[in-house]
Amino acid sequence: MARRQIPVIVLAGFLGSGKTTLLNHLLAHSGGSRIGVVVNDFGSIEIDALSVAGQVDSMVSLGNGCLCCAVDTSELDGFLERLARPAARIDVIVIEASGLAEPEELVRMILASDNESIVYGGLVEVVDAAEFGRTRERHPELDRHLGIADLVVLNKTDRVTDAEREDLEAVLAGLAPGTPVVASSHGRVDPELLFDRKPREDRLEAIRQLSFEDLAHEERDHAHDGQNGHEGHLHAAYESVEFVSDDPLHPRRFMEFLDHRPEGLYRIKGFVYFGVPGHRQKFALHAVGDFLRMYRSPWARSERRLTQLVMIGSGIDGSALRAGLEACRNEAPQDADDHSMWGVLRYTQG
Ligand SMILES: Nc1nc2c(ncn2[C@@H]2O[C@H](COP(=O)(O)OP(=O)(O)OP(=O)(O)O)[C@@H](O)[C@H]2O)c(=O)[nH]1
Repeated sequence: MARRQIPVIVLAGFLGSGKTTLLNHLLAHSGGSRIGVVVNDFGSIEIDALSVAGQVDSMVSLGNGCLCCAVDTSELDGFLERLARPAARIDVIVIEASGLAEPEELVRMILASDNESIVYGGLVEVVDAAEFGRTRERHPELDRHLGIADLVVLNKTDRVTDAEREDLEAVLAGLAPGTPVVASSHGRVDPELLFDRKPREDRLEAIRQLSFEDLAHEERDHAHDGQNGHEGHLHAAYESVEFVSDDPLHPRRFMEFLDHRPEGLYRIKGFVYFGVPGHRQKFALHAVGDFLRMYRSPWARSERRLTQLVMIGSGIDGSALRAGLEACRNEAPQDADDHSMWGVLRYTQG
């Protein structure tokens, strides 16, 4: 009897649109389906991988790699093979692309895979309702991503009015004609929408036809201009800066740093340790554009108390950012009083 093929779904969307949140929702509401996950962080600190670990049946993390720019498909194939082995008993595989990946390339790689245990299961494009206009202005290529999506999740609808949401839905209907658009907040979509959906054959065919010819073209182009092949990709214009500290951060100095973050610094994620008495928990931090939130949770018993941040932006000065954070180190957190945490707590949930 032929083995059932495992659908592989690509979860894409610009930086901070809510992919990890949606993935965690799927993992928590999978209704018994076993989900294998491939996470592709932009930056070598695996914040996304850490955020989904613990909930997932089987996961591979690509860490600091640009999945969409892999020269051949063998690397991804290796990961898919691991997840698709019968012993893992996985029902569906979700690839969470980094917020700067080119989804078309990923789809192409899955379609080109020799692995007979898997089948391409569609592209889900997550859109940040609150940032959509700004993101699209800076990155017109998002229109193209929407055009090849099988399902569009209009996320963060809690951050827009009903009228704004309706306008966005009309814009999306124009950019992705015939593609279902599901409005959500905090990625709460019905998992059935993803797992049982069949990708649209016509679009699939178009991507499939592109593949070999296009790849050959790309190779020629790269050879011609001597570049590494990332130009034209969304992430070519972005860089990521990482910061790790075993010393606690001074809450007031850190909030000042955040208040003065440069405009090009579009995304910050990670977690912070302040070590101030009464506030020694882990503060997960997310900033997208002007928006900033922290979420407080206990550390796992064996978890090292530290701060790990990834900052992603264009035209940012990495060494200035790092210096700014270095200046936030606080060797005497036990001396900091409750007041010093006020600025942090204003942005904290939980
Ligand atoms: N208000 C609001 N916040 C949301 C919603 N969905 C996600 N967020 C928050 O938005 C931030 C970014 O969410 P993530 O799920 O990490 O986004 P992502 O697309 O995985 O981000 P990258 O990996 O950087 O591309 C987090 O603080 C989330 O809690 C939503 O529907 N409404």
